[in-house]
Amino acid sequence: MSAVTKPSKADTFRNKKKGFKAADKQDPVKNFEKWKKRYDHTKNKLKTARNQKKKKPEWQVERETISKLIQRYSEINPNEVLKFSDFPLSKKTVTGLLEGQYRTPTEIQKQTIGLALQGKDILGAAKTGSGKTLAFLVPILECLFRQQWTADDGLGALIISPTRELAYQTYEVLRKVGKNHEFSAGLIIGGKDLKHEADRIHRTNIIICTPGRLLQHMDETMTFHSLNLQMLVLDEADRILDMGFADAMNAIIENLPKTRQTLLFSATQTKSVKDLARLSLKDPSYVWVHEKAKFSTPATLEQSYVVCDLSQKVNMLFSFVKNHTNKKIIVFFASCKEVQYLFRAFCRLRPGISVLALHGKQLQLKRMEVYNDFVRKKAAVLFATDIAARGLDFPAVNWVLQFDCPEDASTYIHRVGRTARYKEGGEALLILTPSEEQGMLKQLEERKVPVSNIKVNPDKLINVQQKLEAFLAQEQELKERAQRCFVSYLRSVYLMKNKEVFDVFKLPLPEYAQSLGLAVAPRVRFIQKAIQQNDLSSVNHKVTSEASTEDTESSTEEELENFKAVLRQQPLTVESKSEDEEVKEESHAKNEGECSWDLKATQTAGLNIIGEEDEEDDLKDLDLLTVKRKDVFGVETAVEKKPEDKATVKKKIEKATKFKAAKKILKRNFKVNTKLVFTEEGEMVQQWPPTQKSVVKDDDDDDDATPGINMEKARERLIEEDKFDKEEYRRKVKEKHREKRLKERAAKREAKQQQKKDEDEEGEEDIVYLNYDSENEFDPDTLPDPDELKNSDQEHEDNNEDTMRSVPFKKEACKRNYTSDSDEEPIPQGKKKKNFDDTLSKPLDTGLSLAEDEELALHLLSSRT
Ligand SMILES: Nc1ncnc2c1ncn2[C@@H]1O[C@H](COP(=O)(O)OP(=O)(O)OP(=O)(O)O)[C@@H](O)[C@H]1O
Repeated sequence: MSAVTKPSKADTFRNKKKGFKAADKQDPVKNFEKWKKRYDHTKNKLKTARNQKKKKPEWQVERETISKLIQRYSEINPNEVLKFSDFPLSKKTVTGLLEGQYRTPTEIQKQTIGLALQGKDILGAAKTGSGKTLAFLVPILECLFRQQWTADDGLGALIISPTRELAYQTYEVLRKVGKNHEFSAGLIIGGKDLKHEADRIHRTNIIICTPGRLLQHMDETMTFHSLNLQMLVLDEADRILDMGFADAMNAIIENLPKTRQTLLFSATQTKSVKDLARLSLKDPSYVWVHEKAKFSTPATLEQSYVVCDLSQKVNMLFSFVKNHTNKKIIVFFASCKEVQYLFRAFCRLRPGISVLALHGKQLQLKRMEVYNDFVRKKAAVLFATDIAARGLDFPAVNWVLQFDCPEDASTYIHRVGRTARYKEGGEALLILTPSEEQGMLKQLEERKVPVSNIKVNPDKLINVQQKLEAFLAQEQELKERAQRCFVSYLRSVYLMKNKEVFDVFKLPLPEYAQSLGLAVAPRVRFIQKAIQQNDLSSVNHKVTSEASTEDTESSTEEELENFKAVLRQQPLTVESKSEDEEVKEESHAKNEGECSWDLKATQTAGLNIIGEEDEEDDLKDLDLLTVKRKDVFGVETAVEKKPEDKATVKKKIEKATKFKAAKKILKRNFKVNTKLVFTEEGEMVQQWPPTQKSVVKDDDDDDDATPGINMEKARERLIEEDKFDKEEYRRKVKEKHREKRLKERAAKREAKQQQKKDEDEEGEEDIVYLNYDSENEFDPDTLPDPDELKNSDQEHEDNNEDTMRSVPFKKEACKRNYTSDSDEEPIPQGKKKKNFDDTLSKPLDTGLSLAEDEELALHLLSSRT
């Protein structure tokens, strides 16, 4: 038997307590009541704290938040950042990013956002499609947020893009991620109404622009200033800083304050110290994300090249397109005129897929239409110049085909970068002519671009030459386009710097012309002249020594001298001058170079081969041509370097040739045939030899007095004739210019009207408040007073416990405030909610979660039963 011990008092108490506890646990009502008490207590405490906090003015709360964020800047460690919210970013930015489906930052974003928040100047480089846009947009939003920027502060950040399309795309991304901020943003690109922009630009906080248009505003818009500028961003910096934009950029930079933060981004970053000095960067941080990567193009991109004769390129393109009718393809060409002709030709050839064209000679509206069209389409082929090479983020492009060899490896990298973007796959094919192969492959290898060679079965190529010939025979306009395309391509090759790759003299011109459907290769003046000048420079020395002898016998030499004399009166130079800033913006000037036809030949043949604009350019060419890339063939001779020598040679040759010609005529008693025609009025007119048109008096008496030719007089007369001809010629050119201008103006007027109409329809604006609903039209007169805006925001927030929840509400409120055509007074959200509460019988608010509500309901039901 075991002895039973009596429990002590302490044990009894302990057991009782345990029993109670167990009983408590079993009694859900008591348990709940206890919990509810504790919950209410905490809730009240929080509410009081929040109310106390809310009593502070909004600016103070914001300032406190900002200072907290700034304190965290120094602790940013890019390697620890996994989500955007790991950065010390404002709630507005984080929400915008999340709403735009941007959760995790890419490598370039991780590496640069922190540095930019710390106020550093940055040179950022990363492969194409790696997310550089957000890497500068996020710091811009934060920079202005940090400084509580308002409309009155004017321009705070400036983003410069090389093309209008890229500027537009960046603007769209900014609108998406910055929609919770109150800043205004503007798209300032050419092709739109300057006045319309000028009226709004001074109230714009973030401007996204192309260099030419910005400079125009700097020059012409009185109200525009950039004194407060905090941040300057050059997107595709290497392109913006290169030759094509040099002048515009220098002028812009001169106008900007030096105490700004500068960010430069590109997939192929500039390292030129000179460029960076121009920007006065302060101890910039170099962020080269993929510097050590094996290749400089995306890993998901498959790249290949094919060697193809120039005469087979069109067939190759057609065959390729025909075989990829369910894909999205971008084809890059060297010049606008190639795009224009081949686009039309392909439309007529009907390859079984939508064909679109994008180039710098299109009107702005058309460009945007094509851009948006291609974005939307699932399968299409876009023929484009290099205006589409940089930065454009067309979704799901399967193929990039480079019909013409790119200028250099950088251009190649940007072109192929239009596919295989942000983790997607893509393919790229480069077509090289045999003369381009070696030089280009060498460059690509140096830049770590992996391309593999593929061979094409020539039997599989679809020959479209005959069809093209038939089209050209039917349609004069298309034929003219083909001719322009021919010349324009040759010019683009001719103007390329790298002669190892681009040698216009190696090209099989007749075959190339035929491949475009042209029966005869058009004469290309600049090539002829270059050849002649090359020859000239080699014989120049000889000529100088022999020209003084009057009795030069050789007739070929005579011709040569004669030509040289003529040539020196019209110095041969070539200009790749773009029509205006717009074209400069859009593409490399060399690519946009105009045709230089043998105008004399076409005019005498009575053909109007060249279109108005080209004709004008060519007329310009005839008169004064300036070199863009000087001494392309090393043909600038010593003659040009020594003006005295040149003058002496010129005189001597003129003397020699004219004297000789005159002597011959006198000796042989040579009589020139005359051609007489009759006008409708029956008047007889001598057509040949041309009669003297100038007003110089032909003093026959004197001539009679002195036997032979009075050379001095004849020379004078010729000079006067020449002047007259030039005058006449200029008049004609001017007339043509005037006609063209009138046409352009009419077209612009029409475009403006159309634009206005479109804008009215779409309610789309270039300058908008980021948090403003884009569907409502922006009326500048309804711009809110920033203070009012703040007050209303505060009011809204007072009625909202959760700041995150206040975002869509704020948007709504803004919408109401900004809508000018609304007759109703804007109703503050809080009041509206109250009324709503009063009028509706709503379920009892226990302040509990759904599960707890259910538990409570069950308990009540069970107690009732
Ligand atoms: N953090 C992110 N999360 C998801 N998608 C992203 C992110 N960042 C960028 N993207 C997407 O990646 C694509 C490429 O981005 P972006 O145009 O900024 O590239 P990029 O580096 O500027 O290219 P390029 O050198 O060609 O200009 C875009 O479609 C963009 O929406």
